[in-house]
Amino acid sequence: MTTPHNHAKPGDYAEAVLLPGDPLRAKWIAENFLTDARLVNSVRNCLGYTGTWKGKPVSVQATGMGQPSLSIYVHELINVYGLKTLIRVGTCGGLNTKVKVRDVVLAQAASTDSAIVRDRFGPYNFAPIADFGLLRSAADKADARGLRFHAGNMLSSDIFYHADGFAGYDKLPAHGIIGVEMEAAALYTLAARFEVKALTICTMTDCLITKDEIDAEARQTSLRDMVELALDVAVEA
Ligand SMILES: O=P(O)(O)O[C@H]1O[C@H](CO)[C@@H](O)[C@H]1O
Ligand SMILES: O=c1cc[nH]c(=O)[nH]1
Repeated sequence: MTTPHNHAKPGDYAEAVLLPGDPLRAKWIAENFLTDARLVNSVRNCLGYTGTWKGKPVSVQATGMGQPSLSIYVHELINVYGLKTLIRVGTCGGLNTKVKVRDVVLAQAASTDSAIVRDRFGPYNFAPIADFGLLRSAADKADARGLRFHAGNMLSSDIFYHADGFAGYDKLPAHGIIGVEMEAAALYTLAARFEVKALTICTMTDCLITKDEIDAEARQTSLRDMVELALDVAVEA
């Protein structure tokens, strides 16, 4: 049993998986956090690994950038490989000055400009939300670790570069949106559809308001807190 995007065999994945966009982040997580990590997927270099964290099995699978790419990997992880807990570990831009670079953002909900979500629901505006148990666990653990974190409404945008600006963007922070990334809404919508648990945890790397940003070197170390938090949540789910 393989798919066009994944050559892992049945049982190669643990029930819980971390989902970074970046394949090299998947490799970094496997090599620096997991014990006995083995490569289970390398199709298109979208790397996937399984190992253990604190003695419990866990996987990490890259999703690529954007909701179409994530949707392929997540659909297959759920429906072909039987995964039950999916935690995205991403980077996000900041849309609220209270959220500082390096802060952890828990996407309690994910608003979106994407037709991927909108077109499923006809006249309805579906609200993609995180699994409450995962969200509560992440918030409790972030607190216990003394992390600076925020839980709130994320924007999952299909567009990274708004070359000509776009109307309405200013309304998003005014309605409590705290960050922007590109995948959480599709992840939450698929999790709802297939009755599995999902959460998105991001590290804020560049503030769109103040223009503060993490330099390339600090980026990796700043992601460490988020990864350890996500692994703790994943193996207890
Ligand atoms: O760092 P990752 O997980 O890739 O997440 C963010 O970074 C990419 C854009 O640079 C998008 O995938 C966005 O969601
Ligand atoms: O999607 C993203 C990710 C990081 N920073 C952004 O500004 N956007």
